[in-house]
Parts: sequence; structure tokens; C-alpha cells
Amino acid sequence: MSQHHVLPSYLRQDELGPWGTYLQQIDRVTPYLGSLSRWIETLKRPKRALIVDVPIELDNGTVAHFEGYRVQHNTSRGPGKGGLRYHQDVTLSEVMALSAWMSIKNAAVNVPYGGAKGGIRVDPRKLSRGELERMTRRYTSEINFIIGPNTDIPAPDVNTNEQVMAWMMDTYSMNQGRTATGVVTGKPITLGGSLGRKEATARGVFVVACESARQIGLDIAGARIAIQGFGNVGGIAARLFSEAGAKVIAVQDHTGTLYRPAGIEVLKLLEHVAQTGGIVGFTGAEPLAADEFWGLETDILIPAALEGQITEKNAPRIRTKIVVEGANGPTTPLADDILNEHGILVIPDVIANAGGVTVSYFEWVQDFSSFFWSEDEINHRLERVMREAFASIWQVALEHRVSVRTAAYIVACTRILMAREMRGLYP
Ligand SMILES: NC(=O)C1=CN([C@@H]2O[C@H](COP(=O)(O)OP(=O)(O)OC[C@H]3O[C@@H](n4cnc5c(N)ncnc54)[C@H](O)[C@@H]3O)[C@@H](O)[C@H]2O)C=CC1
Ligand SMILES: O=C(O)CCC(=O)C(=O)O
Repeated sequence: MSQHHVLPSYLRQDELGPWGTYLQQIDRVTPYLGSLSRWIETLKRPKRALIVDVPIELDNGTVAHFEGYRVQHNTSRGPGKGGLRYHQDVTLSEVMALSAWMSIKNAAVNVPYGGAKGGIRVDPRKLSRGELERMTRRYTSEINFIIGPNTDIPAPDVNTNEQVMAWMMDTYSMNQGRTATGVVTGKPITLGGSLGRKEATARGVFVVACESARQIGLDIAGARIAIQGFGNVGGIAARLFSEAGAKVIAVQDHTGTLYRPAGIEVLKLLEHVAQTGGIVGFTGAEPLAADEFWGLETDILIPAALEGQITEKNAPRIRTKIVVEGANGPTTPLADDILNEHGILVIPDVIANAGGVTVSYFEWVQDFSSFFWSEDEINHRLERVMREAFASIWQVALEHRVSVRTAAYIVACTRILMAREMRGLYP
């Protein structure tokens, strides 16, 4: 990383993690921003970062404290928007990076939001349903004063789902004294959720994978796909690819790795995961050592789990044609360079997984107007947004002879910094 980054005083150099990846991505786009680059520092620090203590009474009567975060990276183009993650390894610098990637993503697909993200450092698998509800409600109360339908709108991310969103919406509404459905998206349909939101991220991944495959003359029917992460994004993407005639030959999650060259029966695997919580123990494919996953020969590789999975260590072994980033931040900058040198096309997170927030935007619009659209209408609009965003970013990549990631950042940072410049700094 270049030496000139002025880090916020609450981050140590050795704690950078994904935030360091993000800063390098910003360094790479800066030379393409012309006079707007005088505002670049705006993107290198979050606008607002809140750390909260979340105490709850456990079922056994003891008290546990969890650390929670909500970071609003940028609100130049609209309210903060982004998911909420429950994971034992969540840190402030990770949530900062995730919030920054939301700013870039929302601008890349041109939805009228800034970027935000939240997290709680907890292994939710160790909590009962009651404990999970109490933790969610307490966290929501603690961040209550910085979220709202017009200020910052959370949504599901790793280990959170529509039930968690329902508890958040209810807690926020209790504090407001009125029902405020628009405070979160990814809600249950019966509480103002949108048809198609659950599948939206995976559908967006599928659409951009098809668009990029078309660019390199790859047929999706019969294509070999490997997917890391078999949750909301990876599991549903696997289903969409197999419905389109592709072969999902390898899958990895936190419980194990599976391989079947003839193609895994995705519906059966989804059923197994719904019953057992992970892919381990599925008998319709061979178990594989975790590290072997990265060396498999495939046509499309989809990281759809956590950050920092493709590094300079495993990137040299990757044998695929396209990497489509379902996860946020799965590829480090060094790995990005290696994949590029090997002629592997990388479709970055900020466009590849933007389908989720796009339908979150549709949900928010539907909540405000109390008028709900059909699933066909939603999927149709989603596909149009994804295709148009992909086409314009692809064009910028060709014009500037840069990676698709840098092209997406050129488009997004120009939109954000233009808004910043037009708004000015005063009073
Ligand atoms: N849910 C959404 O709408 C969106 C999610 N994303 C990103 O997609 C990624 C996955 O999110 P979701 O599918 O929503 O989460 P999820 O909680 O539904 O699924 C996460 C999956 O990752 C797997 N996983 C966790 N640790 C792993 C490890 N060390 N090795 C291999 N697999 C591991 C889990 O087993 C699970 O299958 C995250 O990076 C998230 O930020 C991005 C855009 C929107
Ligand atoms: O739907 C949303 O608001 C955000 C989803 C999310 O967290 C993401 O795109 O990474």
C-alpha cells in the first residue's frame, strides 16, 4: 500500500485487513478521476462509525456482552445502505471496508444510496433463538439514533436473514411509536418485504456471469462452476446455474468441500443443507481437502463466502476463465494482479453482487409507496439494471484498458465525488 494514507487514529496499521484492500483499490482508481481526485480523501475514511456494547441475558441466567458496529461510509448520494453481519471474526476495520464497498456498489449500479454496513462480533450458532432475538433487539436499540428509512437502512448479510430484519423493524418501530417498514430491507413478505429479494443477489451474480461469459464466448449450458459459500448467495446461485444447464462441479462451505465432475444435484444438496446446516455429510459427491478446491479446473469460479479468500498463495493455482465475486472483498489486490496476468477475467463484487441491494432499493420504494410489484416485474427490472450497469462498466474498461474492477470504481467514484463536489462543503 502507498505510504501516504492517513489512517483514522482508531485503526492500527496491523489491523487494516479488508480496509487495506479497499484503500489499495482506491489508490488504483485515483489516476482516472481527473480533477475530482482532489476529493479522494473523502472515500478513505468513513463518515461515521459507531461501536456499541450489546449486553443480553443468556438462557442460563448469566449476562453476555457482544461488540456491535454500524459504519456509514458515505452519504453524498443518499442515505446509508448495507447489510448486517453476525460472525465471530467481525471487526471494526472489516465493517468499515464492507461499508465502503457498499458506497462503491450503490454508485456503480446507480441506486440512490450511500454506503453503510453493520456487524456484531458473535457466533450466532452458539445462541438460542431467544438469545438471538434479544441480541438483535438490543443492538437495534443501541444504533436506533443513526438508522431510519431516510438515514440508514440495514439488510441481511452473512448469518442474518428475514427473521432478524423483522426483529429490527419491530424494535425500531417500538422506539418510534409507529410502524416503520422502510427502516430495513430483506424483510418477510408479510411485513412489507419484496418478492424476489431473497434470490436477488444470486440472480444478479447469474446475470453478470452470463453477460461476461458472452463477452469471452463461453456457453453457460455445460459450463463447469465451482462455488465457495452455499448460503443465501452461493446456494441460490448454484440453483440458477444448474437450472440454466451449467454443471456445479464443486462446492465449499464452513463445514467441508464437495466435488463431482459430472455435476452435483443442487436441489438435493440444498435440501441437505436446510436439514443439517452445512454441506458436510452429503453423499451425492466426493469430499475434498479444502485447499484442493482452488486448484480445480473450471469455467467459472464464484467465491460467495467471506473476504480475503483468493490471495497471492492460492491465486497462482486457480484454473478458471472467469471469477465472479458473489462475496464482498474475496480477492486481495496481489491476487487480482496474478489472476489478471493469467488472463482470468475477474468480475468484481461491486457489480457482481449488486443484485441484492438493487432489489432492496425496490423494496424500499415499494414500502414508501405502499404499492407492491409482481415478482416478474422485479426480476425484469433487476436484470435490466444489472445488464445496463455491466455494459457501461465493460465499456469503460475497454476505453481505459483497465480491469473491470478499476472500471467499476471509475464509474462509481466519479458519481460519488461529483455529488460531493456539487453539494460543496459549507456551511
Ligand atoms: N445476502 C446478500 O444479499 C448479499 C451478500 N453478499 C455477500 O455474499 C457473501 C455470502 O453472504 P450470504 O450468502 O448472505 O451469507 P450466508 O450466511 O447465507 O452464507 C454464508 C456461506 O459462507 C460459508 N462460509 C463461511 N465461512 C466459510 C469459510 N471459512 N470457508 C468456506 N465457506 C464459508 C457458510 O458456510 C455459508 O454457506 C458475503 O460476502 C456477503 O457479504 C453480497 C451482497 C448481498
Ligand atoms: O440489500 C442491501 O441493502 C445490502 C446487501 C449487502 O449487504 C451487500 O450488498 O453487501
